[in-house]
Order: sequence, then structure tokens, then C-alpha cells
Amino acid sequence: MSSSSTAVLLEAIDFAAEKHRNQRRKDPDATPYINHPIGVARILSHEGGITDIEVLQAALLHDTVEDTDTTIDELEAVFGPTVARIVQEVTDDKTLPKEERKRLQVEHAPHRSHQAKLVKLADKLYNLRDLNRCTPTGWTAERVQEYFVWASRVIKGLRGTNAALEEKLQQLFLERGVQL
Ligand SMILES: Nc1nc2c(ncn2[C@@H]2O[C@H](COP(=O)(O)OP(=O)(O)O)[C@@H](OP(=O)(O)OP(=O)(O)O)[C@H]2O)c(=O)[nH]1
Ligand SMILES: [Mn+2]
Repeated sequence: MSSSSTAVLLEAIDFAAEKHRNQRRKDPDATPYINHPIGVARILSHEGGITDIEVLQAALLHDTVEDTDTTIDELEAVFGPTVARIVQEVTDDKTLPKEERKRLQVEHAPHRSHQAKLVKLADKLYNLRDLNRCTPTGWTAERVQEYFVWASRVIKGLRGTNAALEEKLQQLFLERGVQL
């Protein structure tokens, strides 16, 4: 890795850590939220074989706009138009009702760019593994299973993006009895 790649990755990690600094995951241990974007970027690198620095930066930043006060313009100013565009593509419109947001993810998945599809695959893989690790506070077993079913519908629209990540997702769905 060139020293400039190292620098831009550290910039994204630091930016995301600052933005998510007061957020926690929904698991019983209230894990720091930043563990999730770091884990998503690691999945892309170590399991997906992805070396595209802009995809890895976007993975680190992928929940900053949806879940913090960060704007796309701010990301564009610091990380450039490509990273900002990828994050935009994976950001849900939080002004919409939850059911509508979930429906739109399924509908839009096939039309996303290759780079955004990669981030989506890794995001879902991380979250499904997290659900297998422990149940978020207040979630029933039914809600967990429903998340798997909904995620499988999103993933269906991302087919042909990265074989390694898709095989790992397929295995998780198989274990849950969910047909992809
Ligand atoms: N499995 C799991 N998820 C947790 C945990 N803590 C926070 N989350 C986040 O919750 C989201 C999934 O929960 P939902 O109830 O379906 O969505 P919501 O955040 O819109 O309410 C994911 O957001 P996301 O990354 O934006 O992805 P997605 O909403 O596109 O699936 C995930 O990152 C946890 O402990 N376990
Ligand atoms: Mn996420």
C-alpha cells in the first residue's frame, strides 16, 4: 500500500470515529458504533479482496450521513466526489417511514453502482453476522428472522458483484432456511 493510501484511509477512520463518537450499537454490550464501519471496510479488504481505496473509504464513512450530522457536501469537500457519491448511494432517506425505506433498498439495489453494491454487500454481511453473534436489545427472534428475509431480498439485487462475499452471505441465508 502506498503511503498516500494509508493516509487517506486513516483520514476516513478518524473522521468516522469523530462523527460516531457518541453512538453505540444496539447489542447488550453497547459496543462503540465505529466497530461496525471499520468491520465493513475490513470485510471488503480481507474477504472481498477489494483494493479500491475509494470503496474502502466509503465503507468507513457509509453510516455518517444516515446516522450523524454529516452532509454529503462535507464528505465531498474532504474526500472528493467519488467517495461522497458512494456514501450517498448507500444512504437511506430517514425522512421516509421505515417500511418505505426498506422497500426502496430492495427496489434500488440492482441500479446502484458497482462500488456502492460492494459496500452494501459488506454492510449486510457484517450486520447478519452481528445478529448471529447476539440479538440487539429489544429485538425478538421473529424480528431477527425478518431482517434475514429482507436482507436476502436486497442481496438478490446485488448479484454478480463479488463472488466471495456473495458466497458467505448465501451460507448465512442457508443456515436460516432463507431462500435467496
Ligand atoms: N445486527 C445489528 N445491527 C445493529 C446493531 N446496532 C446497530 N445496528 C444497525 O441497525 C440497523 C438494522 O436495524 P433496523 O431496525 O433494521 O434498521 P434501522 O436502524 O433503520 O431502524 C443496521 O443499520 P445499517 O448498517 O444502516 O444497515 P441497514 O439498515 O441497511 O440494514 C445496523 O447497522 C447491532 O447490535 N446488531
Ligand atoms: Mn451500516
